[in-house]
Amino acid sequence: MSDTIPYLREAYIAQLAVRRASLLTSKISEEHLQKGISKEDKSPVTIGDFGAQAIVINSILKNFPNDEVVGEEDSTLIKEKGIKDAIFQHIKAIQSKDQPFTEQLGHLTDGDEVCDIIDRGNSKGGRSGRIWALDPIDGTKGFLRGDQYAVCLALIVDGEVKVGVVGCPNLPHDLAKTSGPRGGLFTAVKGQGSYFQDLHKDVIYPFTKGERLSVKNEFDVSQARVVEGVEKGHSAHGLQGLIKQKLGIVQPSVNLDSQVKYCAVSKGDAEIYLRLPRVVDYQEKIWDHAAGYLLVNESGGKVSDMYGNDLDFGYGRTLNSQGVIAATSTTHAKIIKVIKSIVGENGEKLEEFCKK
Ligand SMILES: Nc1ncnc2c1ncn2[C@@H]1O[C@H](COP(=O)(O)OS(=O)(=O)O)[C@@H](OP(=O)(O)O)[C@H]1O
Ligand SMILES: [Mg+2]
Ligand SMILES: [Mg+2]
Ligand SMILES: [Mg+2]
Repeated sequence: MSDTIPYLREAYIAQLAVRRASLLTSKISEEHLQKGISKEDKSPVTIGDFGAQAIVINSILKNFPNDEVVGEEDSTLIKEKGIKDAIFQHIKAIQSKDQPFTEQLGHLTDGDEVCDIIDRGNSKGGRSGRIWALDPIDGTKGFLRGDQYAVCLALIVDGEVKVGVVGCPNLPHDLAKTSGPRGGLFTAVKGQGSYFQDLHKDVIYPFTKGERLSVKNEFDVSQARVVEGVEKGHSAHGLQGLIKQKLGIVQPSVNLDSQVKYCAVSKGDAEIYLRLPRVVDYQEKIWDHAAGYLLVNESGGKVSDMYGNDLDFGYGRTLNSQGVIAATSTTHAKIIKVIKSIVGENGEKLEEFCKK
């Protein structure tokens, strides 16, 4: 019966790879080794981001050698800073800890191989073929603070997201109980639903035996729980505040880094995720959204740009749209209506509001 589930093998390998990469990032975090290096665009990257990208791409290409990968990182800074061997030592430690999966995921043997495999994430993306989108650490700023971050992987086939897997090492199982167990592995396959399992337990096969997720549609928009980002530079908190006010939302938002915001909506811990652009011409990266987009859609929610249009994952390494709204299907249309009432039907007044 499980043989009839589409993309079953892809989902399983993606889960194992994300879990292995999460082991690496957790260990780096537990040992307080996460130091940021500044990229050309001034955003941070760490040995955790590089190590996780190497592990995931190596696992994917061992199993699906003809596929392409759009990965966030490349090896330029590793070579400049002379840190390839340090990264390899971290990977080696995780490979021996995760030894039972070596046959399925393969292993890396030295620092040069680490650099080469990281650079296989250089696909331009696009509308045809099988392309994986990988964010080895989404929410690097959260990772550096010891807060939320996620390892995010999606398979896009002919421009459509088919598989999404998100590993969230620090996410409480219940967002309302921060002292409870932490660590989630979220999996969605197009047409098959989305599922949760404990990141610290063995990967469940097939993924459909995990806990099935669904959004909570019974909440009235004024009672909705909203998640927003943490960094003031990544989304327009002032404009988001105005939208919440117009929707009559009274509860304060929960601020979370990374795609754990999508995870929270997909499992019914929140009803709305607002991400309005802070810079009017910012192009969102596909690896920041592909997996989370499928999770929320497969949980019965809706994800769109700020004007209600579907997101286009076949455009290239970026989306070609502005903002992202993820919400339960009952609240989504109301949010879009309010956004248009503020910034204009086609965003005529957006520039004025996104700076607020
Ligand atoms: N100006 C601007 N606008 C929108 N998004 C941006 C911007 N600059 C960076 N980024 C991307 O934001 C990614 C992190 O998103 P978060 O949801 O974690 O942001 S937040 O800190 O929670 O607000 C972050 O992903 P990571 O680099 O993987 O952490 C970036 O790709
Ligand atoms: Mg980054
Ligand atoms: Mg990211
Ligand atoms: Mg990242």
